[in-house]
Amino acid sequence: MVEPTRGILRRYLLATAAGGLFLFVCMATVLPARRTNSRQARGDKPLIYTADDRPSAADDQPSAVADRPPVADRPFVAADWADVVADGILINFTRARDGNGSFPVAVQRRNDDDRRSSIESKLHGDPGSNPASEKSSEVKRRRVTKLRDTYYVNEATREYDCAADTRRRLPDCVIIGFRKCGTMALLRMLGQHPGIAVRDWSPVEVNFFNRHYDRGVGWYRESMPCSSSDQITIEKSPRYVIDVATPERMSAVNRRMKLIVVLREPVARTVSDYLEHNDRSVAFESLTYDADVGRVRLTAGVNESVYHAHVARWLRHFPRRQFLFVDGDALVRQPATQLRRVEEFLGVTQGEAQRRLVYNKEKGFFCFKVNEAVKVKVKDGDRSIDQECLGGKKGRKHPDVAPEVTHSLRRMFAPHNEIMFEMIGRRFDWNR
Ligand SMILES: Nc1ncnc2c1ncn2[C@@H]1O[C@H](COP(=O)(O)OS(=O)(=O)O)[C@@H](OP(=O)(O)O)[C@H]1O
Repeated sequence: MVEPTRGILRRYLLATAAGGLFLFVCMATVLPARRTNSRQARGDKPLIYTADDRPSAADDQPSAVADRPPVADRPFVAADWADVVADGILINFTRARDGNGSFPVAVQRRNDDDRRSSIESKLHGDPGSNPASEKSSEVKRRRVTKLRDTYYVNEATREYDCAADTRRRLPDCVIIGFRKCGTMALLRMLGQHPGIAVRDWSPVEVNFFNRHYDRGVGWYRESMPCSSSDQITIEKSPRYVIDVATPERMSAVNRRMKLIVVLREPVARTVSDYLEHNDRSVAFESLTYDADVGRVRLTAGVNESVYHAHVARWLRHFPRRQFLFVDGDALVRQPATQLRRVEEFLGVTQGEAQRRLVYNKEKGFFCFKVNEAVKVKVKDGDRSIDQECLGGKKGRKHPDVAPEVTHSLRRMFAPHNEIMFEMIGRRFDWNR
């Protein structure tokens, strides 16, 4: 009884070991081949580099245009959304981007109530609402999904070749901060200048040095817009200014980088930050002010508005002449004056960035004239839209803040502002 059982067991073990070995050999040969083939089939490098999959020096070079399908064979990627106010109605229109730039492709009415369903339909796909076919809606769905995921960025850019004589280059200038001070408005305005290529499609902020540094400089370059050799490339990631590791990293990539810092009256920045980053279940006053002891609470939002503390770190890595400090409050009222200063700093022709600016009474801010007016349906028929404003999160109405809290915050910021003015050799009108 024992001998036959042993024999069966031995044969069973031998068969299992042989099967395992066979499977191992198959996996070891077939899987890598499949991975290589799928990449080769796409004719492309990986879309997103992980830490183990960094581009080699050769990969870091601009990609060859010849082995990619022509632009016309590839789908549009909805690259941005913008809001326009017309007859008091917020209208949302989508822009597409191709190798030659971006242009409006679809228009829809939108208000805050149907925003959620609009986003949902983009996420889950709703070909019926988009005349530009299922293919386009699939692309849009993918892109919107990526918006929810911080590992987004480059699918949109990598699907397009740069036009002839242009390629993606590392930025010459970065708008490093501060959040809620007008960084988006400035980027969009500079994008109107023919001598400047801006990274302005959603999600606008690349956050390379603070969040995606391990993806390598090749990835960063691929995140940039196509530019010609006589254009300056600019990106804006306003979290950079408060990130401790970024100045040294950026200086290692380009120690001649020009740095733009937009500043705004610090209490207004703190309120704007509160509107953006809080669910408002706690009032601004309780969050920032301890009424029992009569003291300002040093929340993250308050600390971010103590500008000099952050700028000082940068001055250890870059010379003062490489910085330009832009008055964000003046950018709202008289953008042309601020834009001329920026153009001079960048060494591009002056007066171009303001060309399409037009004041929009309904929005209460400057907006951009579009090349071709877009027809949209509103309550009383068709309406032609010829302006593009920044989205609804830019230029929000601020709540009335209790005067004693505003006063305490101003008093707390005042000496810090003085340090800042001395540091940058320029004063701002913040003591109104
Ligand atoms: N033309 C124009 N249109 C709309 N908004 C404008 C414009 N120019 C400057 N601003 C001001 O920009 C503020 C938002 O700043 P940011 O773009 O830096 O915000 S963010 O950090 O990128 O979220 C935003 O702040 P809030 O007013 O608090 O919403 C605006 O005051």
